[in-house]
Amino acid sequence: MSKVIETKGIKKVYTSKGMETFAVNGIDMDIEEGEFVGIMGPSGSGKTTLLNLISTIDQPTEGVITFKGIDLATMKGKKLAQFRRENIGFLFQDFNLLNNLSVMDNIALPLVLAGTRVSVVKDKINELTAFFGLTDHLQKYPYQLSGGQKQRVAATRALITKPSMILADEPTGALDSKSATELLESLGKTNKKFGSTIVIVTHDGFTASYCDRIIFIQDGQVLTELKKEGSRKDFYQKVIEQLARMGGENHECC
Ligand SMILES: Nc1ncnc2c1ncn2[C@@H]1O[C@H](COP(=O)(O)OP(=O)(O)OP(=O)(O)O)[C@@H](O)[C@H]1O
Repeated sequence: MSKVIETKGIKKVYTSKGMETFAVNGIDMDIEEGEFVGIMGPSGSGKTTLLNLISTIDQPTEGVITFKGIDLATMKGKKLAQFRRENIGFLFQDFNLLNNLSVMDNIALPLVLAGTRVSVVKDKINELTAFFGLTDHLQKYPYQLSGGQKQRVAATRALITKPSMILADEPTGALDSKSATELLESLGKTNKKFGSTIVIVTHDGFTASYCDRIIFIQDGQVLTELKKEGSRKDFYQKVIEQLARMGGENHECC
């Protein structure tokens, strides 16, 4: 496997009213191609900041982040925006769908922005929407969908350009357990079938149990990590035990 992301000594310091907050405080971390990785840790431990640094939304105060060997700090402006469009798919807790566009148009948007031919757009949409169980909803608008369906539309949109990496911040945070399960199973299948690299920030042990590896962070630093070896249920138990050691949150089991 090759590395998609490598961080070396990254720090992110926020300064406000003379006070410094080390949101990320020296993280060395690798993410391999095709991995399904979770980032967990207590509230305020730096999870979202770390995800924003990896996604190039934010820049580290110190340290280096490479994407497939390229130092992200060397990319600026239009080049950075293009890099992000081509390589990263985003998934957010609140879906971020455009309410005045149909499901079809929401999903097509990244391809349209990239100037893809209409016939190619249609083929890609048909393939992925079938995969995410959305074929019957293409003409609907976001307000006509359940939360789970909205998040599957958002996931389809994130994957439509076949990005190198999907980054998701609390993607199941607004979903009931059935919808969360459907989304996680679809993401898991996507990870296996297309080899998509997926990185999820989550508080939730159930969501984390779908990952292959969890990186636990505390006070802006990597505390430990866990790799899935047995079943998902065994992994869930291990994740919950680790969260308990860290004084973290829980979720009713699988
Ligand atoms: N723009 C900012 N300015 C100042 N401080 C910030 C900023 N963004 C985050 N922080 C601080 O950095 C620390 C890490 O925040 P971050 O949002 O990354 O944590 P988190 O682990 O994602 O938390 P949560 O689980 O509650 O979302 C916190 O102490 C937070 O208050």
